[in-house]
Amino acid sequence: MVLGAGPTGENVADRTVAAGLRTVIVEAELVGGECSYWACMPSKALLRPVAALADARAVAGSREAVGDRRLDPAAVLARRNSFTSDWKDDGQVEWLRDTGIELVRGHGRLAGVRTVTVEAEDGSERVLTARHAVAVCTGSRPVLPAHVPGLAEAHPWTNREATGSQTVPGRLAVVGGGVVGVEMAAAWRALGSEVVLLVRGDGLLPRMEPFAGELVAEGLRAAGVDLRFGTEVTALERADGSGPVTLTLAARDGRNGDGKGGDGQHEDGQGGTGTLTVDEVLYATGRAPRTADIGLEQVGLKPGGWLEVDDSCTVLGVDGAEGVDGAWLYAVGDVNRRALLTHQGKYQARITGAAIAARAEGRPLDTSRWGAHSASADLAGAPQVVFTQPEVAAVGLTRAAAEAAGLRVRTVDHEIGSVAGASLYADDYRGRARVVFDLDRQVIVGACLVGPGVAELLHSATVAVVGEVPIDRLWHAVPSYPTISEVWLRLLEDCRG
Ligand SMILES: Cc1cc2nc3c(=O)[nH]c(=O)nc-3n(C[C@H](O)[C@H](O)[C@H](O)COP(=O)(O)OP(=O)(O)OC[C@H]3O[C@@H](n4cnc5c(N)ncnc54)[C@H](O)[C@@H]3O)c2cc1C
Ligand SMILES: NC(=O)c1ccc[n+]([C@@H]2O[C@H](COP(=O)([O-])OP(=O)(O)OC[C@H]3O[C@@H](n4cnc5c(N)ncnc54)[C@H](O)[C@@H]3O)[C@@H](O)[C@H]2O)c1
Repeated sequence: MVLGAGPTGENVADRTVAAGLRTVIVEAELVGGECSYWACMPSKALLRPVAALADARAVAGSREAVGDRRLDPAAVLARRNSFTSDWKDDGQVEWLRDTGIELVRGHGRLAGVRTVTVEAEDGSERVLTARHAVAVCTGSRPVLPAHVPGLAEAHPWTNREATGSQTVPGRLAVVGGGVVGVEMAAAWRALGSEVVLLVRGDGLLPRMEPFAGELVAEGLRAAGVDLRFGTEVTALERADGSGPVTLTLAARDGRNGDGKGGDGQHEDGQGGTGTLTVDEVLYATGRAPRTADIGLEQVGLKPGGWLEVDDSCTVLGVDGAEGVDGAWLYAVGDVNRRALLTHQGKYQARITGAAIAARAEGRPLDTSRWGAHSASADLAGAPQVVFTQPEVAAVGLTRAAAEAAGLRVRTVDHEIGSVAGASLYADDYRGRARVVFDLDRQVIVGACLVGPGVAELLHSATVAVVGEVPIDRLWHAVPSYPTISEVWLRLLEDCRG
């Protein structure tokens, strides 16, 4: 039985059905989850036209053809709507049916060992008992900071409004410099909003190599985003609940914002202090697990927290799951916090599906590193693309993470613009690549590429990291001429040193 029909839950169900197990999936909202309707798909549908226009502007010839034209917001929003099927899940329900997965609509809660109660919208209840396993795939929800006066009354945007709005706000403040913050600042700026990005720290994308955040900040500023570091929102006021909202800003830790005055168009204060009046404010300040109301207390776990799992996504510390044979509860995808990414959730789903099938057949699990029942790549080689201009594509460890893990590493950096493929891709191509090289094992443990068009290069880096391909063998993996991938040659030359 699967609780939650996001991308992760769908894939667990797909795998267990493929293994011949009867599978029921319980969904409280839309089949397809956050990813299909309020996250990956609509956000990338908003961002793809931004990239297409930037690419056209990047080379002489098409640059003149495009001139200073802007995106057509109505056309972009209509295309986005089509990617969400206008927030209807008929297509995905049909896929469930064709795949042989039973759908039960309603809010599911654990009620004991292998048992789930489903409360339908009309209040009626149904009790389902699984023969083998229950997989919790309930995902995550946005987190808003506590104790900020006026925040709730200001009706801030979360990822749902930021990816689903049918209108373009004239002025938008974005709070948070993580992935959602930078992507949505880029999208709405390109659609015509005046955007102020308010970041309490010193840089963007703090979990990535520092140059990634620096180049994305440069790109956002070039696009006209007003970027303010060291800035906190201490209060909000939206007088009539729907008009403009005024934010009170303060410099964090005594800093004076980013030391830069605003453009004066909608700023009433200086740098990162004073007040700011906008039409909408998006909070992109992280995620929390959806576990507050799923009956965790019925199986000896604490409600509201991230679910702690082993590498096969089996939940630890569950009542009635003692010993290898007793394992029955799994937590897969965002809810286990291993890697809050759709592709990693789907990967965990494939691993978990195989583990459920093996246990159902009485076969032992292979939980060794890179074994069939170990989601090893979550920790060693999870790739991620940030779809800004420039794009960021990263996999594995940053230098800081590798050093913190005690590895003896050398980092090798290269300006991507110096390879022929990059100069053909864009005039004055600007971008940087880094690999983190493990000196003891002679393998690459991390890579970060920043620049136009690097997203599609990422899988080569993922294969190198996950495959733990020795550097002397990678030397024989020849990138085509003239592609941006030739940056690999420069990086490998330096690693081999
Ligand atoms: C704006 C934004 C953009 C993103 N872009 C990307 C991207 O480009 N690439 C990427 O890899 N990741 C991206 N992510 C992350 C990605 O959306 C998540 O990692 C992914 O959705 C996790 O999938 P999931 O199945 O674990 O959870 P979810 O997609 O959250 O699905 C969980 C499902 O469980 C259901 N549910 C919850 N509780 C219950 C219950 N008690 N009973 C029944 N059903 C329940 C929910 O209704 C939901 O349908 C983005 C996230 C955001 C916010
Ligand atoms: N393209 C992609 O792969 C993609 C796109 C969007 C989201 N995602 C995933 O979704 C997850 C959520 O993204 P996110 O950007 O919401 O979270 P995040 O954790 O990546 O970033 C949140 C940021 O908000 C800041 N913050 C937290 N509290 C704050 C406060 N009170 N005031 C100001 N700033 C505050 C944090 O310091 C952090 O930098 C991420 O883990 C990401 O992997 C992926």
